[in-house]
Amino acid sequence: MTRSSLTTPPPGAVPPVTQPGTPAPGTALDSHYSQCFGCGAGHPTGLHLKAATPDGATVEAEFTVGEAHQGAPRLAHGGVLAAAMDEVIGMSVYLFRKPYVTGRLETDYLLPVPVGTTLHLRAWCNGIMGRKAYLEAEGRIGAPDGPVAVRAAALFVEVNMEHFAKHGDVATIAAEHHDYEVNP
Ligand SMILES: CCCCCCCC/C=C\CCCCCCCC(=O)SCCNC(=O)CCNC(=O)[C@H](O)C(C)(C)COP(=O)(O)OP(=O)(O)OC[C@H]1O[C@@H](n2cnc3c(N)ncnc32)[C@H](O)[C@@H]1OP(=O)(O)O
Repeated sequence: MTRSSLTTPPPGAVPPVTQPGTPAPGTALDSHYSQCFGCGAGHPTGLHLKAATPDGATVEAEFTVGEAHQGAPRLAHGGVLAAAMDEVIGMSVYLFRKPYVTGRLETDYLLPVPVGTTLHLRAWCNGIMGRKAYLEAEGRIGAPDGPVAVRAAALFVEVNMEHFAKHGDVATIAAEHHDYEVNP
């Protein structure tokens, strides 16, 4: 992965700490919001990522490129692939049971991805420094050990729930999210 210093853990970064409530190894991960473009079952043209954590620390997910995801004819749009990486990385950092948002996302595109391809995604954390989490992901064509089509590195920043309440729709968060206290 070609990545900048901004997404590379600095000296002193520490491994993530497993929190109470972290899903057990082998657990399928629910969508965090039904209308999420990445994982929401209710989104008409979204990515509909299906995800699980094999070990409580990383996330594996599948995304099948559909008609709605094209850039060039019959090929996935690069921005859509970046969204898939953002989503699987977001799911992986949420394993630590704190709210984070994407601060920076870097993407390498190694192979074209035709419509109908199932991308096997994997995301993991390389280190935490204060509010900053340094994460990485890859997308492989056709199988978990298939050729790598996309790689990503990201900096996610820890926020508090006021971030979502102030800038988003707090009623919907409260209705769909029972594992966070919206107004602590
Ligand atoms: C719905 C409710 C859910 C609740 C629970 C969550 C469940 C989730 C479950 C499953 C998730 C599934 C996946 C979700 C989808 C994927 C995630 C997304 O797409 S998120 C949307 C896109 N991202 C944004 O909209 C952020 C917009 N930006 C901001 O809000 C701010 O800029 C923010 C929070 C990132 C930082 O602002 P500041 O004021 O809080 O903090 P400052 O001081 O600016 O930054 C803190 C540190 O981070 C560095 N930093 C910030 N942005 C950086 C950047 N772009 N590049 C490099 N460093 C950056 C700064 O230099 C600073 O570092 P120094 O402490 O000084 O060392």
